[in-house]
Amino acid sequence: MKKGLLIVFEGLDGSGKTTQINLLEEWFKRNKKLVHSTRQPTDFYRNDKRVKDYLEDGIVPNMYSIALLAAADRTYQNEVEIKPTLSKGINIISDRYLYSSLAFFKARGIKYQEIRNINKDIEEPDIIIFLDIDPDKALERVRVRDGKNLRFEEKNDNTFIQVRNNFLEVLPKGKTLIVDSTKDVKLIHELIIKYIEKVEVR
Ligand SMILES: Nc1ncnc2c1ncn2[C@@H]1O[C@H](COP(=O)(O)OP(=O)(O)OP(=O)(O)O)[C@@H](O)[C@H]1O
Ligand SMILES: Cc1cn([C@H]2C[C@H](O)[C@@H](COP(=O)(O)O)O2)c(=O)[nH]c1=O
Repeated sequence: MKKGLLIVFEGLDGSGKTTQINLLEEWFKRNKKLVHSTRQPTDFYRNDKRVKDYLEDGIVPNMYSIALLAAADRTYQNEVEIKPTLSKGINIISDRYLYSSLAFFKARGIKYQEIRNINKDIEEPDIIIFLDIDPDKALERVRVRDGKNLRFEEKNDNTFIQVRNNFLEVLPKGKTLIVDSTKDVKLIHELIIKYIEKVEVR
């Protein structure tokens, strides 16, 4: 049986991933193609007190241990959800993947190769969509959406500048579509569909 495609959305907080994933999921369903949406990190990582202490308040005794938790979360999710789903011929859309870890943890002081090493057992994505946005604009959207309820790093403009630069450095050029995410929502969706259709018929 033909494996499903692993399509990964990456971008800064507020770049429009959820908006585009919802449209893409509807497109798959309208076209009678099997699709499963998921996200990283999973709730295992998000609800861990050590992770919350950092994401919410910036408290972190050892950053490498947080990177390990993110890698454990991704590796486990790969074994129980991602790999078996792809093997059944079901396409997966993932809200964030390895590249978020690479971009965020590099900005938090962990070496690129270390993050790669601890994530070595995961499935390679077929398609990566990077929703590119100026960090100031992304933060503006997050502020409008979440009000005062911001994460620690969302309060620090410099982090997002570094994270965006890291994304542009680590994303594999051959399989990444970089889209200007300040464009109209529908237009971005059309660009994504065109790209996916090109890969599918290859
Ligand atoms: N192309 C666009 N133009 C203008 N506003 C947009 C666009 N896409 C999304 N938005 C708006 O920006 C905000 C953030 O979008 P969304 O929640 O989809 O981003 P996200 O990348 O999933 O964010 P996060 O990573 O923080 O969950 C929302 O209020 C959404 O309506
Ligand atoms: C995959 C991944 C993500 N993060 C960061 C990136 C974001 O700030 C949050 C996730 O929030 P969202 O709801 O998806 O916007 O976590 C991270 O620190 N490590 C990772 O591996």
